[in-house]
Parts: sequence; C-alpha cells; structure tokens
Amino acid sequence: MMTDVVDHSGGPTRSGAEQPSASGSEPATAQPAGALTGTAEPTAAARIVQIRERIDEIDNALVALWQERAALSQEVGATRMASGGTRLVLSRERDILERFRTALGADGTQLALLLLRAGRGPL
Ligand SMILES: C=C(O[C@@H]1C=C(C(=O)O)C=C[C@H]1O)C(=O)O
Repeated sequence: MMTDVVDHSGGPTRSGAEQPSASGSEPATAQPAGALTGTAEPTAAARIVQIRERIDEIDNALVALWQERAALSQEVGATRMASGGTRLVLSRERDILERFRTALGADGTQLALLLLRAGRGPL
C-alpha cells in the first residue's frame, strides 16, 4: 500500500494552496512532472487519471449513500421514540456489525461502527 502521499488534515475542506487555479486544469503552483499522478510516464499517468475519475464517482456515491443512511436511521429512531419505543435496537445493530464483518473482515466492523454512529448521533 502507498503511504507516502497522505492528507492527514481530516477536515471537510482542503486548503486554498492545494486547489486548482481558477482557470481550471492548471495547478495553482508549478509541479514537477508526475507530481499529480505520481508518475512521469505518460501512458501510466493517463490511465491513473482515468481510474481516478471512477474513484471520484465512487467516493461521491459513498458520501451520498452515507448521508442517506444516516438520515434514514435518524428517522427510524425518532419514529420509534415518538411511539414509546427505544432509541436503539442492539440486536439489529449486532446483525449489521456481523454482516459487515462477514463481508469485509475487521475493517467491516469498523465501518459498520462508524455507520451506526452516524445514524444515531451523539449518545
Ligand atoms: C435504524 C434503526 O435504529 C437504530 C439504528 C440502526 C442503524 O443505523 O442501522 C440500527 C438499529 C437501531 O439501533 C433500526 O432499528 O433499524
């Protein structure tokens, strides 16, 4: 796994210095050949650009699904509490955790924990 180019900022936005210029495709500051894709070899660079387009599509879909899931989960909780029920149903959460662990292993468990947290908000 490549670990040499990682943004650790964790925030929802990037700093202005990393943004493309207003003109569009040119970076704000001069970059050495291969800096954007990580290689100066043109065929590899073109393929990386192509793959990144799909990665960006997938990431956008993941964000949208994440937000939809959180909203639905919050609606279930509100509906249940308004009817005198519990905020959480731990047996259901265990089933979800197990489904993700079966599909993705230990990372699946962590992902499911984050999904469940996004849906319930702060306890
Ligand atoms: C959404 C629900 O409510 C809570 C949130 C869950 C979730 O985000 O998947 C699962 C179980 C409940 O603790 C539900 O019961 O389905």
